Amino acid sequence: MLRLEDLSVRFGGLTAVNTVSLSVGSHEVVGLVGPNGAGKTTLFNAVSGLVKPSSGRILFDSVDMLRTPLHRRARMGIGRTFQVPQPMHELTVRENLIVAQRFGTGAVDARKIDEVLDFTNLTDKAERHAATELALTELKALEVAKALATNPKLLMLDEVLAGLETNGKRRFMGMLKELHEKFAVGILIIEHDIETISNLCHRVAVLNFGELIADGTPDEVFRDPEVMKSYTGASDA
Ligand SMILES: Nc1ncnc2c1ncn2[C@@H]1O[C@H](COP(=O)(O)OP(=O)(O)OP(=O)(O)O)[C@@H](O)[C@H]1O
Repeated sequence: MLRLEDLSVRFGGLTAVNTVSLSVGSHEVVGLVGPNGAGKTTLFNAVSGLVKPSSGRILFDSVDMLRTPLHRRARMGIGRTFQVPQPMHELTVRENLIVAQRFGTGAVDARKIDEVLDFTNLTDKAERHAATELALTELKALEVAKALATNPKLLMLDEVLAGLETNGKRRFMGMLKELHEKFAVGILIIEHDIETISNLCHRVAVLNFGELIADGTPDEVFRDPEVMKSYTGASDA
């Protein structure tokens, strides 16, 4: 479904993503890990269209994404969340989903929105003001709900579990596993916690200073001494 070929992103003299080749299949959950500043969010931004790669290719369902504008990428099925939840100000939870869905699909499907609210346990909060009346877990659930409302084929999740306490993290992880089955989406998830990745992901890709240094099953990858060395600087590994 998603294929990156020799993808590089440079900011002036800094190569944030360096000739990365990586794929995510439609039925896969793939973890993207690596220390702070390794290039994970930049890679997400390149796929969703927020930054322009300096070289390489991004193919989604065999279509060249570099010739596809941002809103078309969403309509083709690329959904994402942001590291810092970004609810739209002044809008309720339901209105946030309506705006996200209209952007991502070009239409509003009220039944789908109800289904997503229910799935993410936000039905009771649907008419609440999203920016001021939600707890952190609910804000994170809203990020996932906004992406889900756009009928994604691929969901890119940027540290959605960060900051949650152990039980909240477990519940959220359960929701992600269920989501993968129920909505038949592939998932690419940025996460620092090795236990979480091992529990959730079929495969894990490791970035270090913009380079892909490992790609395999969690068992294989987390046994690799080079990977564990790169992790020493990671925030909550
Ligand atoms: N818009 C930008 N302009 C200049 N440099 C940038 C920009 N965005 C990211 N960078 C730099 O690119 C590198 C990769 O950053 P990125 O945010 O992708 O890393 P990350 O792996 O997501 O880190 P974290 O785990 O802290 O979120 C960093 O050195 C960062 O400072």
